[in-house]
Amino acid sequence: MTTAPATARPILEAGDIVKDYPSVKVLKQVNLSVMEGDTLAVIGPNGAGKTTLFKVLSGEVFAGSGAVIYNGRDITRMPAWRRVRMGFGRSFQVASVFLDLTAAENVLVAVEAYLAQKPAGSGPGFRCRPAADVRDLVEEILVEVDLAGKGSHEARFLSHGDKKRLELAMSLALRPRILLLDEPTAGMAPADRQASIELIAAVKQRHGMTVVLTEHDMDVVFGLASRVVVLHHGELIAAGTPDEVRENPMVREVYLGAETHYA
Ligand SMILES: Nc1ncnc2c1ncn2[C@@H]1O[C@H](COP(=O)(O)OP(=O)(O)OP(=O)(O)O)[C@@H](O)[C@H]1O
Repeated sequence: MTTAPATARPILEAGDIVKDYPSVKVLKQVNLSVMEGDTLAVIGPNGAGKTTLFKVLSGEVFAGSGAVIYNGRDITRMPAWRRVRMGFGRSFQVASVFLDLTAAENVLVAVEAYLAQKPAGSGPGFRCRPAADVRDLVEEILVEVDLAGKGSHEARFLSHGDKKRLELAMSLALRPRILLLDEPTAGMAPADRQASIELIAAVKQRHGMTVVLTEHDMDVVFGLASRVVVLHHGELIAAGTPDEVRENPMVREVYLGAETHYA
């Protein structure tokens, strides 16, 4: 687990976020601050509003009221695609990849999207590279997410875990400053989960990113997160270090279960 340095500042803030759907009040005045370099886990029972909060943060839906501030800039009404250009990466509960393309072609799409938006020689991450080198870059990214040798596999034939790795690869190709991962280990076998935790921790460390994730698996949460916030019925009921949240009586009562024990 890596913690934000003492000098860190908030990279992403949500202030008094309210989001209603016609029949349900999903988020009720949620306040959140993500420090640069942190790994923040958003946890809570099914239907607590975690995915909706993610959508508000990433710009897939807009809050009814409240503000989203990224790097000091108000992005509350900024669409998702512009947030991606500003440094947001996103993965979904169900891996979002192009099933008819190979793994390498999927990453290539993301690399080309990244290169297309950068003026020559500018921006963090990749330096401007000749087109011939793009293929090497795609391979580098596939190796980074443990998909070496699977570049020619059509995405539809990849295992669930490999599809999630591919989705992560596509996010990494966009060189995000902040990565939003919605249940990154959902549906994975235990061994795959552990590998996934290690992979996320490694890429975060290598690229110095900030990570925000939702997760039901507490081993993943406590293995990765430096900070945890707890949503319950759309309200933020606790925030702190994993240890603080683990010991919080209200959290134990309403979410983790009073009888829950952790190693
Ligand atoms: N597009 C929508 N239209 C109407 N209601 C919605 C919509 N999206 C989510 N909801 C409702 O909002 C509430 C919160 O859903 P959300 O998916 O954000 O919760 P969650 O904490 O991510 O749940 P889970 O852990 O099961 O993924 C639920 O009652 C859900 O049915």
